[in-house]
Amino acid sequence: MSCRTRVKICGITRLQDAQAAICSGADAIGLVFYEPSPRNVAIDQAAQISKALPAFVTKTALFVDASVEYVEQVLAQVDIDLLQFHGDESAEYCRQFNRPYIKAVRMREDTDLEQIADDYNDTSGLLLDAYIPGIPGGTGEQFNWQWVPKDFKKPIILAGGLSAENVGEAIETAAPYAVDISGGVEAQKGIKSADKIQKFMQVVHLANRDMFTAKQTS
Ligand SMILES: O=C(O)c1ccccc1N[C@@H]1O[C@H](COP(=O)(O)O)[C@@H](O)[C@H]1O
Repeated sequence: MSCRTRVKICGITRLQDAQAAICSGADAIGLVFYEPSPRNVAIDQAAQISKALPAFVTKTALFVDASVEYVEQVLAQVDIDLLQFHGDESAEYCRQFNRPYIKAVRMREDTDLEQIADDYNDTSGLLLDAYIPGIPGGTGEQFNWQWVPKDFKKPIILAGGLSAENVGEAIETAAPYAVDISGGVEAQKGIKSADKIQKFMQVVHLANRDMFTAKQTS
């Protein structure tokens, strides 16, 4: 069954950026709890943003090889629906929080997604991002979308260097369950552009409409 492509806008640091994402139709927002990132958000700021958001928006917390204590501290203080692990976290680590989680995979040509899906068999999805040595994610780089398997056993969230200019082609090529974007909708690092978000969402909506039209006429 093919679904409408969901959208997560990641790297939210301000309430108005979350609201711009939601008003444009985003399904999820991402809060980055990773200090080296320019999108890192303080726990109290994240708590305020999260508390102010309406129903039916998935509030995602992103971590990179964080200590268990830090993840627990965030979960105790911020209203979070989904965890996103973007480092070398093991399946045992990811599942210990008893929350739905997605696992990021930095894609190379020989990445064995079947094995990864089996290892993280309780994940709510695999987020595929570009592999750039030494950088865990949010690089603005894309990988070869031809490497994304079709009708995979786990929902695929496509990420890495997406923008309004390329997301239509990304959806057509990879048919992911969802797309995840950060840098491509920023005015500057850590600050989103409402205009870029709206343009990005418009292209996703058009791609979905074209996909459904094509299915109806085939
Ligand atoms: O956004 C970050 O700074 C970040 C830092 C460390 C790990 C992941 C990060 N972001 C995630 O990276 C991908 C792709 O981002 P972009 O669109 O290429 O800028 C996305 O999933 C973000 O959630």
